[in-house]
Amino acid sequence: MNVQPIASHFIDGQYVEDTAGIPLPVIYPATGETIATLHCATPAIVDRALAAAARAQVAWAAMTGTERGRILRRAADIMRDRNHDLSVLETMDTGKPYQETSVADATSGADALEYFGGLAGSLTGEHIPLPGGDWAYTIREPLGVCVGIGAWNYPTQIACWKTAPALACGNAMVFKPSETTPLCALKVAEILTEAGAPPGLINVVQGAGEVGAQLVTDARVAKVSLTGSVPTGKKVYAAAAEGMKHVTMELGGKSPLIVFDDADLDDAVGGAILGNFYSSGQVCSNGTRVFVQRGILEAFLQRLTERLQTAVIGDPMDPETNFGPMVSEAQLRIALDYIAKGVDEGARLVTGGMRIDKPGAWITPAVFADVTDDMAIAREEIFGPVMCVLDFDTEDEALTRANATEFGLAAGVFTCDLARAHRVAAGFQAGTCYINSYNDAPVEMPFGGSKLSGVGRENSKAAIEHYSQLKSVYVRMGRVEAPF
Ligand SMILES: NC(=O)c1ccc[n+]([C@@H]2O[C@H](COP(=O)([O-])OP(=O)(O)OC[C@H]3O[C@@H](n4cnc5c(N)ncnc54)[C@H](O)[C@@H]3O)[C@@H](O)[C@H]2O)c1
Ligand SMILES: CCCCC=O
Repeated sequence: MNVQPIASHFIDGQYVEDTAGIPLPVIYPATGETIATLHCATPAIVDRALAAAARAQVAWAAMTGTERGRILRRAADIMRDRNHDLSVLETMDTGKPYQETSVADATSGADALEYFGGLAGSLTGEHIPLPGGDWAYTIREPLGVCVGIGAWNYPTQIACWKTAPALACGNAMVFKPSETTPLCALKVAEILTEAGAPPGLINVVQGAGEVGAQLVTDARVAKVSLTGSVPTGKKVYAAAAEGMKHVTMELGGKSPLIVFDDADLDDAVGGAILGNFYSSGQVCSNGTRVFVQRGILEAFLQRLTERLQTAVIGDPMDPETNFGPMVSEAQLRIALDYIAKGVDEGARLVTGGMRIDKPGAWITPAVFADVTDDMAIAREEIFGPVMCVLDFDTEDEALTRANATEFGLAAGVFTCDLARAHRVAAGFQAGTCYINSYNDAPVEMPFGGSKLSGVGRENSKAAIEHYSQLKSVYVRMGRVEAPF
């Protein structure tokens, strides 16, 4: 498959090139080969995209929600029809196995387009009765031009999770994908345009942090939604605050997964595998601190090790493969450094954690046991396939230690005691919690973090609040009584 796009950027309804921008090679993580070369946006390209968005937004906001929603739902249908090609592209961009991308990426993007397309026609303000026959009403208005900035782990999904609610509310979007995975968002823009989105409504510009920073500080931008790491989030939030812009921050985590001794062992092991090794461990909400109650610790480790031996590590395009390479050499290096640090700190490497000797960013899934709360591997986000298993005795102890982190993205609990499950979920300091499951992200459910892991929520009706604002109108029905 030729993945070289027609041009680097998508602006005003068409592909646009500016070879004056810094070259941006796209590396296939499974082989290390360069599969496409794009160019980062120059200031002129950024300006063109923002100008197109500002112009398109006015007419788009004047359409009815039902009309806007119809276009989003048409785009969802096109995405589903092209799922195979979009999944292959996602695999080329990220290295994630086709077995995953064919069910989790374009499909999740299509769900967002369909869901917010369905909501668009019902977005309204409210009527508020007041004393003396007076009343007020609110008008739900779009914010204007929104900027979306993506991480590299879910390039199609992230573009859709931000663009769908933004457009449903009557906003325009300028999206900057991660410089590591620049291909997929271009397809999202192309498909929305084919579905009827007017030129300028959705624009994609390429580049790294400098391009992102230029977008965030532009006076034409009303809202910034970032998916990325906490350090980047702090910079982007601060820059957006200068212009008092709305923000959504979907950031990193070091989420806990608590396994009690009454849990179904295979379900708990399955949850830990999903929460650590899906997408080769490169999922923001991963439950990388697995607290296992002491009574089942050895059984848990044994079953986990057995099941990891059945992982199919190989060509990501092979439908049998269920564990691919990491996204880049740089990300692999970070994971390997943490693994070395874990060994130095005294944790026990139970299995995996070895670089696979072939071209590309390959590593075997790693499990550490005897991990203590103070170790760097238990405190810092690794964003790779490295599971830390910690043991505990009591519920109170597990919850206290689970919450003893500056992050608060997700958390999970495995137990057959329903009362305990809900008690623990209520006690978690995290935005997205799981009971006897892990990492589900249906579009109907709010997704996002607390503490340093973020601000705002994606998906669900909650996202509407983050892409619209209310105007209040007070209506006096009688005479105005003034003091003089
Ligand atoms: N909470 C979520 O929903 C979620 C989802 C996926 C990934 N993540 C997080 O993303 C991180 C991994 O992704 P990454 O390595 O691409 O993150 P990153 O923070 O390095 O980059 C994220 C994006 O921000 C851009 N950027 C960098 N500096 C910027 C600046 N000063 N101004 C504007 N934009 C700037 C980058 O170019 C990139 O597009 C992990 O921490 C992971 O947990 C969070
Ligand atoms: C479970 C959805 C994850 C998105 C973040 O990486």
